[in-house]
Amino acid sequence: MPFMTELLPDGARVFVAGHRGLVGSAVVRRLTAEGHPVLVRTRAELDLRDAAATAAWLRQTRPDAVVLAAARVGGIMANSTYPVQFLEDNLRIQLSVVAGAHAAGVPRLLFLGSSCIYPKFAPQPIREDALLTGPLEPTNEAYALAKIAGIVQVQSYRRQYGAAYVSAMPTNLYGPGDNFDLATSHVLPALIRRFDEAERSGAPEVTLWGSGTPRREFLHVDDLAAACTLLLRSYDADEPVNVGCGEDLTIRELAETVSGVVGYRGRIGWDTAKPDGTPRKLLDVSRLFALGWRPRIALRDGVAQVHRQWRAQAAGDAAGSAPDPGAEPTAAAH
Ligand SMILES: NC(=O)C1=CN([C@@H]2O[C@H](COP(=O)(O)OP(=O)(O)OC[C@H]3O[C@@H](n4cnc5c(N)ncnc54)[C@H](OP(=O)(O)O)[C@@H]3O)[C@@H](O)[C@H]2O)C=CC1
Ligand SMILES: C[C@H]1O[C@H](OP(=O)(O)OP(=O)(O)OC[C@H]2O[C@@H](n3cnc4c(=O)[nH]c(N)nc43)[C@H](O)[C@@H]2O)[C@@H](O)[C@@H](O)C1=O
Repeated sequence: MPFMTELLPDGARVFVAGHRGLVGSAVVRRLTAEGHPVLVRTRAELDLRDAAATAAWLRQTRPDAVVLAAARVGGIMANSTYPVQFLEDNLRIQLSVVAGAHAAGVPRLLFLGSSCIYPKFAPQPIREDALLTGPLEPTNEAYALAKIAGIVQVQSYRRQYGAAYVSAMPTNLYGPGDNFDLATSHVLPALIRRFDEAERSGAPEVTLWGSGTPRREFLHVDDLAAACTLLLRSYDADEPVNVGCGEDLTIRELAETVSGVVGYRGRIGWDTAKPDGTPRKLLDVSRLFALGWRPRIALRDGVAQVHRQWRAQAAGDAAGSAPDPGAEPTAAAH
C-alpha cells in the first residue's frame, strides 16, 4: 500500500463493521465493486461491545479505513421498548471501534448516525447545524443520544489527534436484507409484509400504527452506500453530512404506494394508540449534493425490489432456503 496521502486510495482495505446488516451489506457490495478488499467479522467472532477484543483485532489487521455500520437498530416500537439496549450497546460499540481504530493507527473512519439526532421540531429541511438546538423526540431519545455521543467522539478524535474521521447522518433507509420482524422493524418493510400477507389471505383491512400523518424521507440503501464511498474518498471535515433523497411523504402516502406495489385492494385503518414519533424529519442534503452525489433509485422501484425479496424470503423460509440480498431493482432513476 502506498503512503496514505489520499483519503481512500485505490485498493485500500476497509473493515466494514456490521457487514451482515442492511447498511453494512450494501457498503460491502459497493466497496467490492469499487475494487476494495473488505474485512469483516461476525458478531459471534467479534462482539464489538468488547473494547479489548475489538482493539486487538484492529491492531492485528490494521485496515486502511473503517465503516462503522454496526449498531443496535430498530423501528419506533423497538426504540421505545428497549431504550437501555439502544443507549448502551451503541455507546459501547462506538467506544470500542473508534478508540480501537485510532489506537491501531487506522487513518480513516466513517461513522453512521441517524436523522433522529436532530431536535423533534427542527426547521425543515434539517440542516446539519440544527444539532443540539432543541429537545429530541422521546420515542428514540436514548438511541439519538448515543448517536450524538458518536458524532462528538469522532469530532474529538479529529480535534485532539488530527484523525481523518467523519460522520454521515442517513435518513430512514430501506433495501435488500431489511428486517421484516413486525415487532422490531421500520415502517417500510413492515408495510410490505403486512400488505403482502393481507393480500394473500384476503384480509379486508390492514391496521397500521399511528395517525398516518407523520412525514418521512426514504432512501434506498444502495444510494446510501454510494454516498458512503464518496464521503470516504472526498470528505474530511468536522460536521456530519446528511444523506437523504430530499423528498418526503406522509406515512399514509407511503401506505398507498406500498399497497399499490403489492396489489392489496382492501381498507387501510390506523391505530392511533400507537406512537407517531417525530412529525417530520426531511434532511437538507445540499452539503452532499455539492460533492456531486445524487440518489438514483426511485421509491416505487425500490419498494418493488424489496417486495420481491420479501416474497422470495417467505417462500425460502417455507422451503428452508435463503433469498439473494444483492438482487437489483428493475429500474433506477429519480
Ligand atoms: N436502517 C435505517 O433506517 C437506518 C440506519 N442508520 C444507521 O446505519 C447503521 C446500520 O444500520 P442497519 O444496517 O439498518 O442495521 P442492522 O440491524 O440491519 O445491522 C446492524 C449490524 O450490526 C451488527 N451488530 C450489532 N451489534 C453488534 C455487536 N455487539 N457486535 C458486532 N456486531 C454487531 C449486527 O450483527 P448481526 O448480523 O450479528 O445482528 C448487524 O450486522 C446504524 O448505525 C444505524 O444507526 C441510520 C439511519 C437509518
Ligand atoms: C430510522 C429511524 O427509525 C425510527 O424512527 P421512525 O422513523 O419513527 O420509525 P419507524 O420506521 O418505525 O416508523 C415511522 C412511522 O411509521 C408509522 N408506522 C405505521 N405502521 C407501522 C408499522 O407497522 N411498523 C412501524 N415500525 N412503523 C409504523 C410509525 O408509527 C411512525 O409514525 C427510530 O428507530 C429512529 O431512531 C430512526 O433513526
